[in-house]
Amino acid sequence: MISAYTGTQIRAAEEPLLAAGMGAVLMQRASYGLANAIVHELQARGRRLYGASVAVLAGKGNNGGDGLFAASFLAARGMRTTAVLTAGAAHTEALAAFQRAGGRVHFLSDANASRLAAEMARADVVIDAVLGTGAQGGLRGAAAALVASLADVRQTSGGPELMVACDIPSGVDADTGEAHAPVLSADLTVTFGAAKVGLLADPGADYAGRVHVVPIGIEAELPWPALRRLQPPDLLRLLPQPGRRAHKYSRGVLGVVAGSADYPGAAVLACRGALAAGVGMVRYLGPPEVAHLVRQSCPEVVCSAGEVADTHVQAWLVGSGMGPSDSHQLQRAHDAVESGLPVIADAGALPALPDVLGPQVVLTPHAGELAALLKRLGADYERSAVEVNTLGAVRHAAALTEATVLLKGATTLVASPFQDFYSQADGTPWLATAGSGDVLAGIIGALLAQVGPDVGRFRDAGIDPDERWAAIAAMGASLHGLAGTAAAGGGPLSAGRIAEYLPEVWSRLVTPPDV
Ligand SMILES: NC(=O)C1=CN([C@@H]2O[C@H](COP(=O)(O)OP(=O)(O)OC[C@H]3O[C@@H](n4cnc5c(N)ncnc54)[C@H](OP(=O)(O)O)[C@@H]3O)[C@@H](O)[C@H]2O)[C@@H](O)CC1
Ligand SMILES: Nc1ncnc2c1ncn2[C@@H]1O[C@H](COP(=O)(O)OP(=O)(O)O)[C@@H](O)[C@H]1O
Ligand SMILES: [K+]
Repeated sequence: MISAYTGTQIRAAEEPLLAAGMGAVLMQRASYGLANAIVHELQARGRRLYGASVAVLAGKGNNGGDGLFAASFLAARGMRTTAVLTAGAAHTEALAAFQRAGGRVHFLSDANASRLAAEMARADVVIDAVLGTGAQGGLRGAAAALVASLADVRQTSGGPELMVACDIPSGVDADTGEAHAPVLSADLTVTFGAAKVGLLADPGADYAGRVHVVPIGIEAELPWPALRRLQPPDLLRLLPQPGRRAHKYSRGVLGVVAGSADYPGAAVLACRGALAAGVGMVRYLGPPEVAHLVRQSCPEVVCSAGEVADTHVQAWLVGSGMGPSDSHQLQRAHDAVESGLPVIADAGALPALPDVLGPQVVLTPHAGELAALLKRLGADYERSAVEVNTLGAVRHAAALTEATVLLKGATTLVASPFQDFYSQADGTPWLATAGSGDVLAGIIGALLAQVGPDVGRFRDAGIDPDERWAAIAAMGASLHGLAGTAAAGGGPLSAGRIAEYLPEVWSRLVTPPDV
């Protein structure tokens, strides 16, 4: 599990160590870790350190101090070092160390911003150390001009080879992931003490590149994380494994209310996702022509034209491929939510359900659907407003609906109504293909049916049982991403193949590596 914290939480965790006079030690650990990560990265790229150049964009706070100390370590390895001081001043000891190690210093002004940007673009490595967790808002004045022009040069002519963010890309909000332009896109973010929330939520994650955490000794002081990310060992622990005496009913039955005359394929893909995710049985309820297609495509599914009240299941999937005129299907979706069982509600069900739900209802909107949902509940959002603050939007929706809300996208965010958050980014952009969300709904539905009732499984894994719905949604997003990545293999992907690859990905997760 990766745990991420807000800037405020990190600063509070540093506080006792600072009070004990360990500030300089923390900074040495951070900057040494940053320098080491750069050394490893260059070595992995087959680059010699000796004679390579590194330029630091250094602000006046401790973030700039980290960057300057790191550059002085790199100078000791033979790298040529330059610093651009963006605020006319710098961390005193770090600047002294940098200059002692032979570094050249430039003072940024409006007049020299574009010339310095061109010079920095010629460096092999640039360290972005203008703003860290102490930032308020984005870059301003000459620093903004330099960064904008460096970002431009990089896009048009390619340099520098390696862009490294110190702690967090300057301009990204550590607490929310909001990005205040201009922001340099890092290849690597080296972050100190623990991951910051803003690195694991879009759009901040777009700028962070790979995230490497350097422990600095504050770990024991860290509180409950603001956001978590499940990793393969967590999936191994949480995924269901049938007991020896299992039978199809004990393994969990999922009821599916999905598909319509216009979008019958959504029902098929949802059922395929559910079957691939190990459910004991899928029961499909819907119009005869859709049921016919489901039977043709997934003979394992038991289809009927019956009602929710007469259908014995452990969880429901509702909404994929349904429209506002599918009144009978929408009534079934309503009944499923009213049953109190866990429900994954997707697509067409989202505008049709009661305003206030419960944590066992998992809503799975994409950004456009989330904006529409928030608008319906009286909050003023457009799709673009969701996209610039994904975490804020998903948090808001979970608070208003009292449901678990999963926001789909490059990074999938899950918010529980109790303000527990997960972020999963196991997928590939090839997953942005029609029907991909229907398969995700099927996978989450299957997990709800199988592990939803198993309170102990979550308690044992350190997850509050009341919060398990969010963890289940995050498990589904992770499996979907891993299966999609495996299915794509670096190339194009059609949605059905996510389900085809899922059993193999699952078995790899639960098979110890030495077998
Ligand atoms: N604490 C520790 O022990 C450790 C901390 N560590 C490191 O410290 C970093 C946090 O350092 P920090 O608190 O000095 O703040 P930082 O992010 O460098 O910048 C704030 C400075 O910039 C200014 N400023 C603010 N907003 C601005 C804007 N929009 N545009 C322009 N300027 C702006 C603001 O000045 P002000 O405007 O308030 O006068 C202030 O001077 C953290 O990310 C990590 O790298 C590690 O070494 C581990 C040990
Ligand atoms: N750029 C991306 N990178 C990784 N995953 C993505 C990306 N874009 C979309 N996805 C994933 O693909 C799925 C798309 O779902 P959705 O938008 O509902 O598609 P559809 O309605 O066509 O089935 C979601 O799981 C989402 O997280
Ligand atoms: K930074």
